[in-house]
Amino acid sequence: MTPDLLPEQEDDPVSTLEALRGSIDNIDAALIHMLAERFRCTQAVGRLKARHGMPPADPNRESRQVARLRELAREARLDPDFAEKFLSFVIREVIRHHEAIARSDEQQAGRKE
Ligand SMILES: O=C(O)C(=O)C[C@]1(C(=O)O)C=C[C@@H](O)C=C1
Repeated sequence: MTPDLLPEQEDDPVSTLEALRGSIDNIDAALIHMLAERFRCTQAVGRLKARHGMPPADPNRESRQVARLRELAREARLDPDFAEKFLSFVIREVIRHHEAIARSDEQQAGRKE
């Protein structure tokens, strides 16, 4: 917890905890909505890639994303290793979705032949 969010002394720790948890709940909700939007975009990327025979993963793009996020994390005083692990976790799931879309497109193309 950052020192500025918690004064040295508080009169009512239970209320302080409740208030902090309220903010945590708002942040968690925002994270879910942002992740849902990100996955909506990556589903479209997955369909585009499958349609044009592009590979699901793009390691060069990932390297650039990791470098950018690590820098952003440092600026935001977030652990860059954690930021990288989080991005890699999300991207692994995206690649899984891309592969599933490509497989189902291939199956559909096979049925039409
Ligand atoms: O940008 C792409 O090519 C994507 O498929 C999206 C994305 C990502 O989730 O950001 C996922 C897989 C790629 O390896 C790189 C990036």
